[in-house]
Amino acid sequence: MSSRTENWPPADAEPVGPHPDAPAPGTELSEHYAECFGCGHEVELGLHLRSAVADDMSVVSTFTVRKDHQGAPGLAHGGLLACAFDEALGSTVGNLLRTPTVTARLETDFVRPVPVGSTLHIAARLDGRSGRKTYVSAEGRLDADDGPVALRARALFVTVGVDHFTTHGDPDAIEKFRQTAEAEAAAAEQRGWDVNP
Ligand SMILES: CCCCCCCCCCCCCC(=O)SCCNC(=O)CCNC(=O)[C@H](O)C(C)(C)COP(=O)(O)OP(=O)(O)OC[C@H]1O[C@@H](n2cnc3c(N)ncnc32)[C@H](O)[C@@H]1OP(=O)(O)O
Repeated sequence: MSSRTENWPPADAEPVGPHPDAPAPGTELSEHYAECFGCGHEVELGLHLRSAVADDMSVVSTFTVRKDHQGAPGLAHGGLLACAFDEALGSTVGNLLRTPTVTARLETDFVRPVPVGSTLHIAARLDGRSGRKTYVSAEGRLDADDGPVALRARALFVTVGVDHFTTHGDPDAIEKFRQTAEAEAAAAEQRGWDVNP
């Protein structure tokens, strides 16, 4: 995975499709945690990514670059753009496979600058799976689903147990997460699908 010319996904990966209970095409995905820097509405300076499942079962996320996200004057910070892709890719794996996973490796190609005020349209898709390892990739386009490509990313997510979060995370934050997830699951049941893995 050290070079873009390498085979992707790796030879041992098998094709993977969405879980039978994955949200249907057209579904707008909820934030997975209110305090998440990538998607949480309580994080004022966060990215506030919004995601939806597309007809081809890719997940399309949008993120508008604000002044708080600058690196060079007037341009988005590269690390922050990588963060947006981490969120978009993680949301794709979690929602489509309905399993708790964490990023093990994230590779990002910066193709063109992303100005403040522009909206990135990130389309992510599952590429393959091998045991606990899921391979996923995404393309980010400027200001439209068919706009010029600004970034590409590929990532490996590893499925973990809930103990990953209870062992390493903050118990109070996990409890808040659990309550949010329960409320969302109840709401989702009424809508006919679920959100958090
Ligand atoms: C309460 C529930 C909450 C749910 C919340 C959902 C939120 C969603 C949030 C979305 C927000 C965005 C998401 C975020 O921001 S997630 C936050 C950022 N990520 C992390 O903090 C993860 C930190 N890393 C770890 O915890 C461990 O290293 C993990 C769990 C990843 C693996 O440690 P573990 O001991 O478990 O397993 P293993 O070491 O046997 O590895 C397993 C396999 O993987 C292969 N491998 C591993 N690393 C790499 C690598 N770098 N390149 C290539 N391969 C790698 C490895 O060779 C092996 O392969 P194989 O030998 O089997 O073939």
